[in-house]
Amino acid sequence: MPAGDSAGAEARRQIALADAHTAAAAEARATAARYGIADVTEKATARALAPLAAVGHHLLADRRWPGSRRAQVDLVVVGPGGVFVVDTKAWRDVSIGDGRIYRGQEDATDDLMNLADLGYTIEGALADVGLAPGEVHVVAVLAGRASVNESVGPVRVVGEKDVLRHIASFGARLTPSQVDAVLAATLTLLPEVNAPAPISVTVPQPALPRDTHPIQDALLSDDEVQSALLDGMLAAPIEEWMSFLHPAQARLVRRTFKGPARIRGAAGTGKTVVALHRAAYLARSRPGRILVTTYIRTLPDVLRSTLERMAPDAVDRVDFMGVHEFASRLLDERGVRIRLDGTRINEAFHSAWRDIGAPGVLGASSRDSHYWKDEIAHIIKGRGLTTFEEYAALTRAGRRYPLTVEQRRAVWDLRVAYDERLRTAGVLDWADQILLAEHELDRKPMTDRYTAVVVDEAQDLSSAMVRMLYRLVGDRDDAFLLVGDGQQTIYPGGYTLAEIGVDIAGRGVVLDANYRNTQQILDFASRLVAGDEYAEIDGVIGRGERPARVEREGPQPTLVRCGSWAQREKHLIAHVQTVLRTVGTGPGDIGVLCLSRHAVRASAAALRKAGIPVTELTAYDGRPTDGVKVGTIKRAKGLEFKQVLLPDVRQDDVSTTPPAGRHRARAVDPAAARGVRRDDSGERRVVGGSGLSDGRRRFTRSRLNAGCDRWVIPAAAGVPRMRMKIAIEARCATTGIPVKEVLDAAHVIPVADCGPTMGATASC
Ligand SMILES: Nc1ncnc2c1ncn2[C@@H]1O[C@H](COP(=O)(O)OP(=O)(O)OP(=O)(O)O)[C@@H](O)[C@H]1O
Repeated sequence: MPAGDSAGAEARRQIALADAHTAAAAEARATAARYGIADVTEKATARALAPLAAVGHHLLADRRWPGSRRAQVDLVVVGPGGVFVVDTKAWRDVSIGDGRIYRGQEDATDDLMNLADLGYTIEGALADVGLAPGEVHVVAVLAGRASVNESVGPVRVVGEKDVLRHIASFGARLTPSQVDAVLAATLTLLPEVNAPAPISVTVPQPALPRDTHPIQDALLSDDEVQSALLDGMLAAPIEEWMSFLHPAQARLVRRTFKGPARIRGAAGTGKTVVALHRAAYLARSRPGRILVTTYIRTLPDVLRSTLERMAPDAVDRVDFMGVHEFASRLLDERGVRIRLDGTRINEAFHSAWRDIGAPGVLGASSRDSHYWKDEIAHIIKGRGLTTFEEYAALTRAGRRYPLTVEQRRAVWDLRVAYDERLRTAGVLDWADQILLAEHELDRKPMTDRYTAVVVDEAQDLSSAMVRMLYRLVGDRDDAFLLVGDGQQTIYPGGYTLAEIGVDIAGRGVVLDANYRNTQQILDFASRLVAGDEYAEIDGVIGRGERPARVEREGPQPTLVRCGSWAQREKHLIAHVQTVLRTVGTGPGDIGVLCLSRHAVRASAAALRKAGIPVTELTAYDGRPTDGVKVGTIKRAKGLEFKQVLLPDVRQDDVSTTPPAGRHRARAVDPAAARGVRRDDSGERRVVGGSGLSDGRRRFTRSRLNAGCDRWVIPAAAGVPRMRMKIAIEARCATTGIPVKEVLDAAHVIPVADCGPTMGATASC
């Protein structure tokens, strides 16, 4: 090769090399410039958030993105407000609409969704220490911007000037020790990036050139900082369980169920807590709406108020309504007009009972008309039975009173007569309403309305109700969750899930730690339900399940015996007044829970007369109230109190040993224990009252048949047995009830046997 050729080739090679170096240098400069900008904007965000350190937050900068060797997280804030994954975006021309974010014409939503995935991963890992899923927040900060506060899916997008107020506004949701636990777990999960990040690290793109978009006046004034922190400090306090759970609960909230699922457990084991967290979790992590429903009409309002405080970001995507309200709305939407009129429904039943039921075998049985009304509502219509043959062949699990074929025939005749009378009156009853709604869903499915249905207190629902709700979502993943406790069944339906085609095999979870009660309260409450059998919705017959773990100890319940209503009222008022003098207990923290409506009226009147404000549970919607809450035990389902007074329990219900040879009546529901939650001093209180009200009941067959296995005759304390026997005989003569039936059926407990005075006050 000639020398000239060789020199020319070398020159071209050198030029090419120089070009390559120039290009590489330009690229490196551009990258460095972008990184430099990111550094500046991230530092500005960190500076904006620095004041949070004064209120117990920890700022963790430059952490490694879990599962990635190169990517890093700008900033993680861990503090009383929860965990915040903060990423700063130096983006221009940002617009947000319809849940998407744009930079100019470009849709940048996916970029934020990567961040959301990171939040989801962190949420899962921190559930292992008990952090509730809703306490991990993903925040994208727009550098140099103010007055931005929008949602893009699960990511909150705020301006640099807004981020401090946003994070501070969460207030104190975690205690200092919970913050420590979460901080330790976060430090392990997201290790520090020691070396300066390599130049090729993921950076916000495209970066704003430093000179074209200077960040000016990004920091807040002292007043603005103080006001943001103060707002946070004034944020309404929340219950501990709203943000921090037992790790098993937190994991359960996030668990994936490949079909319908069931959570069960005794009272106070946190079922409703898990159900609410689950509803919030599903609302945050899935598109569409969530339905939370239950049988008790007033409970959904209470649950909604609770979720408003617990998860204000998610509550708008959750519908709370009772099953009947759901059915009613559905029928309205479909143009199906029905008339439900409580008075006419009752009249129709009583007329049918008078003409068909009472004169026959049902009237002669030891069950009263209420039992047969329930039989029709829960067993026959509750299951949607349309022929006598179906009813004749039915297993009536949980109904306690076996029926002969003759009695079943009589029940069926009663049902037919009742339906005829309903038709004549132009009304339907509540069970018909559910059957109609179910029929509507069969005719025209509504599977896109709800992403998931969560049923609390599921044991109260009839099989038609469960079927109706199940039709809304079917077997989709995470879509149908029944939460309940067979032991608390108060509206027995006598059916199993298997029967109605809801398969929860492998997806049943049992909660067995009681968080609500002290050991002493639980022991006391267990005496009330000892020996009770109850039918589980999944077909198991249960008996007095005790939680495996009870978290707290407290004082023993005390019982006060009262010889009369007047005495009972005196104790009731004195006790409420004493409790109200306790620091931290207001009237709304006290529940006076009764077996009978009569006792509700009497207790409320007595309290009002003593100048104590009262809120009747029938009018309570879950919002804080200044009145002592008074209502039936049934109505107290799902509610909690610092102090519970039970003014009309009977002597037998609180004796240490159940009466031999008899099943204890379900006079007092385990709900009595459910209602009592810890107060600040750790004290819990249950107050019981006299059984004398029973002694004042009129001695009629309907009373006798009321399903009680005890009967207290209307005799004063200390009346000689012979006098009582004469009284019984005389009464039997006028009512036509055989004396033997009364005595043999163990319906009579002479007052004298119960001691000269009866009744109780207990404080736990
Ligand atoms: N992880 C927890 N930490 C602290 N307290 C808790 C926790 N979980 C539940 N609790 C407390 O226990 C109470 C009872 O919880 P919850 O109402 O969910 O129980 P439940 O099983 O639904 O009871 P019930 O069957 O009576 O309705 C809660 O109100 C709360 O005070």
